[in-house]
Amino acid sequence: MVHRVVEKGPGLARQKAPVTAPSRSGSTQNMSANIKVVVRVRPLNKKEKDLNNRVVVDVVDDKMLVFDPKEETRPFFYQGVQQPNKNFLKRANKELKFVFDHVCGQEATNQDVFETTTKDILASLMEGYNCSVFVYGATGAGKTFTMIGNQENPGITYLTMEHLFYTIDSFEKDREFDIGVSYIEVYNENVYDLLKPSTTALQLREDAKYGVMVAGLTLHKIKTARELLNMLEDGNKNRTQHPTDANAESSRSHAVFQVYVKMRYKTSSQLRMVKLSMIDLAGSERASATGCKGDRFKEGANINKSLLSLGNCINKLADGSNYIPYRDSKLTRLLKDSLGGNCKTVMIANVSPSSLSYEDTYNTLKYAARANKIQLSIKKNIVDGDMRLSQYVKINEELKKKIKELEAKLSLSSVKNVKEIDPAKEKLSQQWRQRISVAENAHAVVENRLLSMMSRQRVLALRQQLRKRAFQHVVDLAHRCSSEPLDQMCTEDIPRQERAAESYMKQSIQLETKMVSAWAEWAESRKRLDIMYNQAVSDHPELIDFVQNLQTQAKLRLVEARDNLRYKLLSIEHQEIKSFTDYVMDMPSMLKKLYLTLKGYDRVPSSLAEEYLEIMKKAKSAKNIVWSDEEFQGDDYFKFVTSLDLDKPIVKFEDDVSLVQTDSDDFCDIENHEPRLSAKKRKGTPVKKETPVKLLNNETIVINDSCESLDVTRNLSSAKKVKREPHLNVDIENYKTIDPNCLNSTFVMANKMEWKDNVKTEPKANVPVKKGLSDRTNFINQTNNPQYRAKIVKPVPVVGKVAPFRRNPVPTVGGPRPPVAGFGSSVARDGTSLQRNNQAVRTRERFQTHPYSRPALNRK
Ligand SMILES: Nc1ncnc2c1ncn2[C@@H]1O[C@H](COP(=O)(O)OP(=O)(O)OP(=O)(O)O)[C@@H](O)[C@H]1O
Repeated sequence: MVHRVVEKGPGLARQKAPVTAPSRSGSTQNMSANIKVVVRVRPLNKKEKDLNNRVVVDVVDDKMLVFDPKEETRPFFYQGVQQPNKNFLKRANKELKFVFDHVCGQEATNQDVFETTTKDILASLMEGYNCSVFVYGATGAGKTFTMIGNQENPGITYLTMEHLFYTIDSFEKDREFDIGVSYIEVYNENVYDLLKPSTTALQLREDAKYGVMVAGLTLHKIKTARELLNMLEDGNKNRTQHPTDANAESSRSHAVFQVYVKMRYKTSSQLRMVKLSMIDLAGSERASATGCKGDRFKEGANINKSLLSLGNCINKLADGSNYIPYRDSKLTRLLKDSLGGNCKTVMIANVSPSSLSYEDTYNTLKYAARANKIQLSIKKNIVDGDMRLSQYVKINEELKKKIKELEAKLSLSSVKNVKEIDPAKEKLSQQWRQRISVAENAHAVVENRLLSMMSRQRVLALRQQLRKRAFQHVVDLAHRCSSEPLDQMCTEDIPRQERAAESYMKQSIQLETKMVSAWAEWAESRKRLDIMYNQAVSDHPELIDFVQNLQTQAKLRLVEARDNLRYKLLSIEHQEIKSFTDYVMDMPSMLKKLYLTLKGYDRVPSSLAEEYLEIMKKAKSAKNIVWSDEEFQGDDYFKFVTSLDLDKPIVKFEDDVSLVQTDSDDFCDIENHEPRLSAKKRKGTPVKKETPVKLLNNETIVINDSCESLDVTRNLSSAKKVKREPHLNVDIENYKTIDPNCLNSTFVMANKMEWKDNVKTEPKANVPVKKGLSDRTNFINQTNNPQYRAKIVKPVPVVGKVAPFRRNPVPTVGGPRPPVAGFGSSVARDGTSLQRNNQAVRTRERFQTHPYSRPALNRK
C-alpha cells in the first residue's frame, strides 16, 4: 500500500512505508502503519445546487482529487476576434492535487465507503488489533450521514457491525466471542452515555490494559447488527443536535461508538480483547457560516477547541514529536489510542464540493493530509494469562514428574559410571603406562643416537663435498699455468686433499658401520614397542590417548633432529658462500685486466669478446635469485644431505660428481660412474681405471691426457656405451685411430664425428712407468697406420679449417712430445716429466683460435 500526499503539483508527492502485515504469533509483535485517510466528497445539496456554486473539488480517480481546479474560461469574442480573457479581480485557482489512500466521489454510497475503510480493518480487529475510525469535516459535510446514515442508507457503523457479526460467525468454530457496545458523546467537554441518558458527565480513565476507558460506562451486549441499528437510533436521539445555518440537523457533539470484542480460543485458553471505536466528530465550523450565537456559539467554540486540539495532536504526531497534547481536550483524550497508540486507524474526511464550503474543504483536506503522515506502532492485544488454575496444576505436576525421571536417570548413570571404574583394571592400566614409558624412553635413547649419527654423516658429506670443490678450483686455476708458486701450491695441495678424502672415507665407513648396528637396535626396539602398544590398547582401550601421545612425541623427535641437521647444513653452506663470494669477487677484476691486456696487443678474438660480453650481461642481470615461492628441486646430493629417514638410514650417495665447473668438468666421462677409490687403495694395483675418452656432445670428443687410466681398448668400448646413454645423444658407429699429432689437443667438429673402425692399442715397451702420481698412468701404443687415425669428417666452419690448437711445439708424427713443466699439463704431479705423446689426448669443445676460450657449458 502506498500513501502519497501531493499538496502542490506532483513534485511534492511523498512515498510512505508500506504497512506490514499483522502477525499472528503473539502480543509482542508490533507493526507500524499510517493512519489510513479516505476522503469522501458528498453530493451537492439542494441549496448548493440552487446557488449554482462552483464545484471546487474535482475527483480525478479513487486516489486523487484536485482542490480548486482551473476553471474553463469561456472565449470572449469582439467583432469576431477572440479577446484575451484576463479577469484581474478574480482569485487565481489553487489547483491543489491531493493523493489519499482512497477518494470517494459524490456518487459513492456508504457501502462503497465501508468497503474502502472499515471492512479491511475488521480483519485486523479479529487478529487482535484495536481499530478506530473517525470522520472529520466541516459541519454539514456528511459526517453523520457517513457514520450513521439512515434506514435506507445505513452508515458504516451499521455496515461494520453487520460485517463484524458475519466475521464472528466464520470464527465461531474455534473461538468464543463476547461483544459489548457503548455509545457516548462529548459535548462541551463533557462525556455522556448516549445509551443510558444521564445529566451526569462520565469521567475518562486510562487503563494500562485497555487504554482510555470511560468510568461508569455501560456496555451493552448485542447479538445482531439489527439490534445495533436500533440502539444507534435510540442513541442518536439522545445526541445533542441543533439546527444551524449550515446544517439543519447539525450534531453539536462528538459521538463515540465503541465495540468491545472479547475472543476466547476454544483450543487454548488464550484471550484477546479488542476495541473498535467509531467516532463521529462534531463539525468544524466558522461562526459566520453557522450563524450561531449564545449557547450555539459556545458549543461551536468548544467544538472548535476540541478539534483544534485534535489538529494539534495530528500535527505533532505527523512531525514525530515526543510530546502529544492529548490532554488538551476530552476528544483528544478519547482518541489517544486511535491516533497515536496501539490502534489501526482510519480517518474519513468529509468535504462538500461546493465553493460555499471552500475554506472548510481546504482546511479539511489539509488536516487529512497531515493525518496521513502519522505513523502508528500497533501491537496485538493478547492476554496469555487467563490459564485456568487446574491447567497450571496439571502442567506443574507433569514438570515435577519429568524432573524426577531425569534425576533418576542421572543417578543411575553416575552409579554405572562408578561401577565401570574397576580398581584392579585401573592398576593394570597404570602398570602398562609405566612399562610403556620405560620402553619408550629406552627407544628414544637409541633413536636419538641413530639420528645423531645420521646427521653427522650428512654434515661430513657436505664438508667433504665442499673441500673437493675448493680443490677443484685450485686444479682448474693451475691447469696449464706454468709457474713455480702455482706448481708448488698444487703439488702440496694434492696430498692434503687425498689425505682429507681418505679421512672422510674412513670416518664415513666407521659411521656407516655404527649406524647399521644402531639401526638394527632401533628397529628391534621399535618392533617391541609396537607390540607393546598394540597389546596395551587392546587390553585397555583407555590407553589409546596415552599411546598416541607417545607416538606424536616420537614424530616430534624426528622433526627436531631434521631441523637441527638442516640448521647445521645451512650454517656450513653460509660460511662456504661467504668464502666463495670472496673468491669470486676477485675474478672480474682479474678477467678485466686480462681482457684489456689482450686488447692492448690487439689479440682479442671475437669469441673471447663475446664471452666477455656474456659475463658482463650475467653480472648485470643477476638472474640467480630464487624466490621463496619457487619450488626448489634439489639434486640427489641435496636430497641425501638434507634427509633423515629412520626407515632408510643408510643412503648410498655417489659423491664423485664435482660441484664446480672446471676444465676437467667440461666433459662427460662416460666411464665415470664408479666411485673413486681411496688413495691407499689406489696406491696398490690399479683396479679401476678412468677412461681417457670423454664425449662432451656429439660434436666433440675428448681424449684426456691427464686421466689416470688410459686403457684405450676399454675406453673405446666404453665409448660405444654412449650409444645407450640417451642424454648424450651420441651415435658412434665406427672410429679410426687418433692422429698422434692431435694428442692433448682440442677438436671441434662441425657435425657428428664418425668413427670408422676400432682403435688398435698396443703397449709400448720402451716407455717408462711413472712413479707416484704417474703410477696411475698407463701407456698405450698408438699405431701409425693411417687407417686407424681419427678422422675429422668435416672441417670446423668457424676457422674454416680443422687445426688443433697446440699448446707445445708440434711434435713429429708418432714421436714423443717434449716435456713441459707445469701442473696438469706436461709435468707429472710428482714432478717427473710425462711421456705425453702416447698417453692421452684431450679434446675440448672450444674454438681453436685462442687457448683461453673455454668450452661452453653443456651438461644436458
Ligand atoms: N453522501 C451523501 N449523500 C446524500 N446526502 C448526504 C450525503 N452526505 C450528507 N448528506 C446529507 O447532508 C446533510 C448533512 O449531512 P450530515 O448531517 O451528515 O453532516 P454532518 O457533517 O454530520 O454535519 P454536522 O457536523 O453539523 O453534524 C444531511 O441531510 C445528509 O443527509
